Amino acid sequence: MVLDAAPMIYSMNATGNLSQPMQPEMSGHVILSVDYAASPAEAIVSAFTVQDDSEDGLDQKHGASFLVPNANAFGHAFRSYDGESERRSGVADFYRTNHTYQTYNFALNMRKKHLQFNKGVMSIWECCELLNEYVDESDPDLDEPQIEHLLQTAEAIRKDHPDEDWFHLTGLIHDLGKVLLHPKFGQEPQWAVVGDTYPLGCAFDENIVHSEYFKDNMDFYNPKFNSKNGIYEEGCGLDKVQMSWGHDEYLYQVLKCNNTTLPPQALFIIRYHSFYALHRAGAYQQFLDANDREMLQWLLEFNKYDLYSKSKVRINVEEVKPYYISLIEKYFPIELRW
Ligand SMILES: O[C@H]1[C@H](O)[C@@H](O)[C@H](O)[C@@H](O)[C@H]1O
Ligand SMILES: [Fe+2]
Ligand SMILES: [Fe+2]
Repeated sequence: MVLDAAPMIYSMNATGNLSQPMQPEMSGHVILSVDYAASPAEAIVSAFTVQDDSEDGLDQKHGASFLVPNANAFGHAFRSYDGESERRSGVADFYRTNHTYQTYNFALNMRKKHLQFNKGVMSIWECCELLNEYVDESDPDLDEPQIEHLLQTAEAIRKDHPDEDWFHLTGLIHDLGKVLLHPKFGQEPQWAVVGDTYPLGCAFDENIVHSEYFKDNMDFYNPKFNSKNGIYEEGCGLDKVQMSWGHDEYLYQVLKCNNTTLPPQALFIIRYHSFYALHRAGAYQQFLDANDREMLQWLLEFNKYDLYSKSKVRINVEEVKPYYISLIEKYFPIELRW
């Protein structure tokens, strides 16, 4: 692959839209590399034109072995929530319900209900297999069973960070909280499990995907909850902030309760990976403390793989299974309480 570097600067918002439209002559030959170090608020995106001589026609990011596709599995830009398509209108319906019912009190009740860890015991790998039957209705980029997404994320991280085994395992497990969809582990509706997350108890930021639907949320009209900082103080730390309920918080709490030896950055990634308004658009930064800011760098790195590995390219499960089983044994007890 020949890299013909012609960097252009774009800024990207939480929905992944670029500040300038892509030029037609760039289409099919564009890779996005996001320099998050600048500031999460204005992630700088450099677009490079490349000559793609790969056999599968995927554009390639120079210098790294993870291939960044230029379109999602439906041939659209990643995280594009506007516009007509059957998939997008399903996603919009999902967020209408999610934004209407995720209130501060709802999240408190879900914590009480699901953080008792008395639903059953199972291993990490069993949980991966359970997710085989679920397709995430909030996701405009992927309609494959979740186990595919877990392996795609983990393998993409492994290519670029071969020595950080905890990071590979984080990729594999980050969405396991979606097991709340399963009849044995909660059977919650999709709007209470998947999709982007956001703080409750303070104003909803306009960078949240489909923020127009918050007008039907009771908290939107509650003066205690609808000012910029609401019930929180600046610099209070994310741990104090009540997030909308979903798979991130559930899995984070499961892992803590089961004494995983994964490092703190892995737990932070898991807990906030759906908080796109923060890590994509830089909203709610006033709540971060010094530790959150440090951890955020890891989350930004993780997001590249979580988002851009979504594709129709299948991973051979049996081939990679022994490697991941060895990591699971290293960082987890044989069975976990859920
Ligand atoms: O649709 C996706 C999906 O539900 C992911 O698991 C979640 O982490 C993302 O934030 C969301 O946009
Ligand atoms: Fe997720
Ligand atoms: Fe994911």
